Amino acid sequence: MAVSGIVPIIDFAPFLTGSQAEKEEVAQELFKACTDVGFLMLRNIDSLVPPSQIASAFALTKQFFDLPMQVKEKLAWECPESNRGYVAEGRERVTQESSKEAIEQLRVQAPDYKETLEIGKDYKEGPYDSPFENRWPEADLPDFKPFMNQFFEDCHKLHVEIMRALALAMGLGEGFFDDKVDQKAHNLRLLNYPSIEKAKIEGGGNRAGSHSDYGTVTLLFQDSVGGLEVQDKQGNFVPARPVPDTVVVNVGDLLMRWSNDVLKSTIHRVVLPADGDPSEPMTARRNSIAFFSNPNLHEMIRCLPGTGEPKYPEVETEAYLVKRLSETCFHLVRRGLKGDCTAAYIANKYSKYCKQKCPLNQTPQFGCICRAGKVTNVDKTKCLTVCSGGSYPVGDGTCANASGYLSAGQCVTPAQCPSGTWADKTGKACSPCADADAKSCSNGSIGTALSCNTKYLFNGTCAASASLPSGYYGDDSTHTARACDAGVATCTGTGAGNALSWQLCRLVAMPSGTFADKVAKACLPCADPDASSCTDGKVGSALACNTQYLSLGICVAAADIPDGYYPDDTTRTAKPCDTGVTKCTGPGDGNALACGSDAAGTPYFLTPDASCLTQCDWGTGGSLPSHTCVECDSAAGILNCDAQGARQCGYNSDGELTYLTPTHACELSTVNFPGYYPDDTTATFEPCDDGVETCVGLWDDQALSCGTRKDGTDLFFVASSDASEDASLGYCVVAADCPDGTTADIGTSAAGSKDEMEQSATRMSGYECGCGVCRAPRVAGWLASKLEVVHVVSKYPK
Ligand SMILES: O=C(O)CCC(=O)C(=O)O
Ligand SMILES: [Fe+2]
Repeated sequence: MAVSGIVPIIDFAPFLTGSQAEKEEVAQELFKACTDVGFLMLRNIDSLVPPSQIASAFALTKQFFDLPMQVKEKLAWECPESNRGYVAEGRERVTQESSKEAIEQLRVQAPDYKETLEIGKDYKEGPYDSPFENRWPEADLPDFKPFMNQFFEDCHKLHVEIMRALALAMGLGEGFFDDKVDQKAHNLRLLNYPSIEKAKIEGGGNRAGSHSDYGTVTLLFQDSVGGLEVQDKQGNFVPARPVPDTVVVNVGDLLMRWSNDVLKSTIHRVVLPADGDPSEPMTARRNSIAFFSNPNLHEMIRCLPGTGEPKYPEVETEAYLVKRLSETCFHLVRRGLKGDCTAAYIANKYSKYCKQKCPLNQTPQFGCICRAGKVTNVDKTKCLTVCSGGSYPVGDGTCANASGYLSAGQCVTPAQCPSGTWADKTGKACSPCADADAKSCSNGSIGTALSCNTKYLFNGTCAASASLPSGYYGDDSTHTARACDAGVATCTGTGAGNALSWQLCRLVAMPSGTFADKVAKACLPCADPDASSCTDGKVGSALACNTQYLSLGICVAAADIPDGYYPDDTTRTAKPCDTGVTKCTGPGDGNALACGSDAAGTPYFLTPDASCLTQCDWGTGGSLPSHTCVECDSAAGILNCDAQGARQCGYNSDGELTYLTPTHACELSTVNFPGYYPDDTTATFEPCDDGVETCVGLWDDQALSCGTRKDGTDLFFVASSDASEDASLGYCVVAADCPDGTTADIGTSAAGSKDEMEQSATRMSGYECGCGVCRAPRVAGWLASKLEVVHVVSKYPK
């Protein structure tokens, strides 16, 4: 096998296009070179990276580095985090020193040996991609960017095939690395080693110091000048002279670690070529192009299967690369994925970089944060003492641009100020309207509402519909107060059917205790101080009372309510007592204080349980004029009584039966009531038959004397024919029925008047009566002989 120094040269074509056996053979060669030397040169890669492309890449590389320094410096590399842009290595070293003298000394000792342009993946596919942009000389070399991006892609493809060959050789399966290297976290480096005086670098100066590469594999395209040296196992640097149409491939540290040291990452350097013209005072210019391939940044690098006992703990690609970068570039360190910084560096809240110490105005607290009293600038990259550049503090320690108005920590246009706020130009904020219901307002004062949410806009305030002045109504579609039609006090809208009341008062609402005076067009006070409303200003016109009771248009205290009325607390009115009740504390039974008569004159009587009844309870009787139920005089034999007196008689306190008299008393049977007889069954003096003047009962032969019937017919006494009967007893007949042998003797039938006597005489003249004597009644004598006359003493209650 051909070699360049110790570097084997391998034909890659059989791997790309050959049989499986050929593939495996090439893979083994590749694997062996990587395990032995860590370096190899690949030939026949044309299908992936055509020679014409390589030539163009070199031509553009030269063109780039030939650009004026001002142009290149504008594309300057800024930090390892981005790792993109133009690097003038010597310059960078100088800038790392702090003192002026040290910078000057280094400039003399270590002039620029090389310059590079670092290029990363130029587009973003996912969150894993670097946020940094490539720095392209677009204005000066328009073709440069598209070409290099294509070259980047070509190199990526070649690197994938190399990884496949290694995977195949290691028994991992050809596609093992495919999804572990597909995010193209690679770095394409164009190198220029300018032509310089040899004398300047005599004494050990290198174009690139000895080092190993960090990633998986490096693809190195070198021109014909040479200078690359690879360290052998004894530690000697062996030139790897350029071989036309080949690409140098060397294993990086990460692949060595991944392979558990099976594959070797070999130290190399670039020196002045050994075989140049020694008489030439200047070194030749050299260009090379390195493609540093890396695993995906979040790929965990743990020793590959079949590589023995792990020598290293697993590590994430990004963390590993960051660490390697931080070892060489001390001043800025990319923060790890979790926002951590490597030891001795501090995360900075306001920048993507880790710092050795917190900058001015910042203080370390789980990273650098703004000191108390400082503010963060608009871009959130710096801590400032005051907001600058027309920005203003927004309250949370940050500054916001003054072009907008602050609303909930955001800058908005005045139109975007939220409901209930207004764009305050002075405070540069959407400030709350004074009116809580205002949707918008012109400033923060009361009375500046421009629109309302739920209430109605009236003169710059949002008023509830009940608070709108007389003559206005709340329009729900616009939430504004609108005028009712002329003369309408309250309305639900304009037009017919929407008026609720007519305007009488000019006041907002009719105040309590006033009446609408149509003449004065004013609400004037009621005369009655307790009236809540009244019909006019005169006494007696109250319609309702506040604390007292309305009685006939006057508000009176409960004690002053007239008889026959009671105070009703619900309506604050004096209400009439029930029928027959002249004084009461309320309606219904139990509330009567005094009784009277109803409209028809029927008396009512106050019962002991405060009711007014027309009929008192048994044993009591209504008494006038007191209209009370009083106990009947049971001692006098009165069992029940009423206003007129006794109604039912019984035994008196002497044990004698008494009889109800026509005069409503209870009397003994001996008391004489002409026309009545004492009836034992009813304990009542019952009336004799019609026309019977006196009697002892209603049966035949119980008459004592006769008189005139109600219809005017005279009756004549006929003595009883029954010998066993008392001779004074008999019966009464009309004249025509006088028994034979008797005549109707009118003179005995009635005392009569002169006229009556004449009439009787006239009547008699027509009779030829054969009766005996129709005798004159003998009542007085009969009673006197039979009964003991007693004085009748009224015992009715007064
Ligand atoms: O320029 C070269 O030939 C080698 C450069 C190199 O090894 C590197 O940049 O890592
Ligand atoms: Fe290198």
